[in-house]
Amino acid sequence: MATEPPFFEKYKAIFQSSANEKEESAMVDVFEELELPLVDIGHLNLGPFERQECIETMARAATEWGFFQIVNHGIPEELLNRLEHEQVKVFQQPFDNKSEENFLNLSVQSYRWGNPLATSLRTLSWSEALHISIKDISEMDEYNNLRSTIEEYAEKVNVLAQRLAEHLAQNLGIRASYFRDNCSPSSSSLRMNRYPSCPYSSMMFGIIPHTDTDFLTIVSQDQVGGLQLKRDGRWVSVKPNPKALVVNIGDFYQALSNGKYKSITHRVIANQESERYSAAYFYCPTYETVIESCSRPSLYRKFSFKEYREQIQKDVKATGGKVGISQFLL
Ligand SMILES: O=C(O)CCC(=O)C(=O)O
Ligand SMILES: [Fe+2]
Repeated sequence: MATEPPFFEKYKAIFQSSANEKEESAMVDVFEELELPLVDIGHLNLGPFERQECIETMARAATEWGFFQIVNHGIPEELLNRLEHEQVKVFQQPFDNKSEENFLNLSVQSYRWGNPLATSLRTLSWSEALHISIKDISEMDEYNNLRSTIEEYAEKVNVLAQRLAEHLAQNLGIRASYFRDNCSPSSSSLRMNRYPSCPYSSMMFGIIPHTDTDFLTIVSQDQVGGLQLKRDGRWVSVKPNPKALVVNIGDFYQALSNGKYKSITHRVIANQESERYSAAYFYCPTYETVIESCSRPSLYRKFSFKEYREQIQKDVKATGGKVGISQFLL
């Protein structure tokens, strides 16, 4: 039984119409490979001087890059390997199983692939994903050891995300309990991504360019590479570091920090030879949480997570993509 999503069958019209369009083949343009700022967050546990320096390094990276990598993050390598191992196994299931409505007893549309609204190669993602709300994990079927591993990981990565969010808030005048008050482990989600190798890699994205909607995202990735971020108008590849997790600022932290921290557009490019796996943890507030800039004059108007989500859904329907935080500028 086929395990791969039927990209060609479903998007036949797009592939046919783009076959003659030279413009499309230049889609994945030139990029350079740069090392992201690398932060040893083990320093948070040293003396006050090292701790302060570490916090400032992260705040600078969040301001200048919107992205950084962390080492000595406290999540055991063994757990990250186990998570990837379970992830590989679940995606090896037949496509028909994965696309069943109640796959693993998760909510509808937890398994996603391609982009149902794609109208061109530019808007099509050559990937499949399991998008799991943390609140649904307890009801999830155990498949090999997937559920229990996700449970273990979600608990640890949530503590890490909260710590990072709090440290980044330190110089912004945001009260210390802000994230504890507005985020709960069940308001966040985990997205397990698989990027199959792609015969048309130069024409395809693994994930189309986007910003993340949350406060911050923590990404664990394998060694294949392909994640790129936009920096000063140019695409930069994130060189995988086996010891590091990637952290990026999402739209909510950009609004909360009144534009100081940047929610940066990123994408994944497809790879002709290798498949790639990543797991992204989206640190989110509860639906009712109202996000308001931390300083005056506010660049953004107040909005709730619920309102933001509804706006994304409208934008995706109307334009095929997310418009993002710029719509909330005053
Ligand atoms: O696969 C990656 O490295 C990044 C994934 C990502 O950007 C996302 O899931 O939002
Ligand atoms: Fe993302």
